[in-house]
Amino acid sequence: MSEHYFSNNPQSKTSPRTWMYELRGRTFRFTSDIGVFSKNDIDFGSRLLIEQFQEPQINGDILDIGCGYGPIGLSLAAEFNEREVSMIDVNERAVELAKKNASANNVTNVTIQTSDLYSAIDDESRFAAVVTNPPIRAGKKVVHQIFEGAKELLLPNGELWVVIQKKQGAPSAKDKLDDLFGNVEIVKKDKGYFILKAQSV
Ligand SMILES: C[S@@+](CC[C@H](N)C(=O)[O-])C[C@H]1O[C@@H](n2cnc3c(N)ncnc32)[C@H](O)[C@@H]1O
Repeated sequence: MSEHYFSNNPQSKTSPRTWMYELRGRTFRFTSDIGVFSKNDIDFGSRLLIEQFQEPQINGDILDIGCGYGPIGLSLAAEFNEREVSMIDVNERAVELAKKNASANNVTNVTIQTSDLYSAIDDESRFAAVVTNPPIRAGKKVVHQIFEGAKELLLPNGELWVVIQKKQGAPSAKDKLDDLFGNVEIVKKDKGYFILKAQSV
């Protein structure tokens, strides 16, 4: 049976690959593997989101939902090291890799957990920013649940940052965010990828 990268517990054999990559002026060492999104290199969309992200104006923590092996959450945690960064993913192998990548890069201001949507996040937790390269292959319903849950978890004036390709539904994602938040900004378009930002009021 073919396996999707969002499987909860990928049983496929392992073939880890490690590479170095510069993000926001720091060099990271990342390991990814079979059964995890982007097993050979950093995804172009994730890189664009990392490069475009601006530090929130308000105090508070950051949440990376669908963290995979960790490039978004870990690179933001390394730069904004006075904030805590929560990183969650339904894929256990991805979560284990993200933990190893945190150690390999000496990033300690992170909490990395297995989580279906936001199930591992305390009801009382609130964030200054939620960032995501959402799991398009998991379906529109899951992507919309990620947007809806983010709105509930953001502090007033907190921001949801999303990267999504035009051909994978950026215009409809933009409409959904506008409906939910009453605002949405296209921060950047590059090679068919959109960086969208919506602010909680
Ligand atoms: C497009 S990938 C991005 C991965 C990583 N952030 C990156 O930049 O390489 C989306 C991620 O969402 C995760 N995912 C899928 N369904 C999920 C769910 N229900 N709850 C949490 N994460 C989920 C997948 O396992 C995958 O790692």
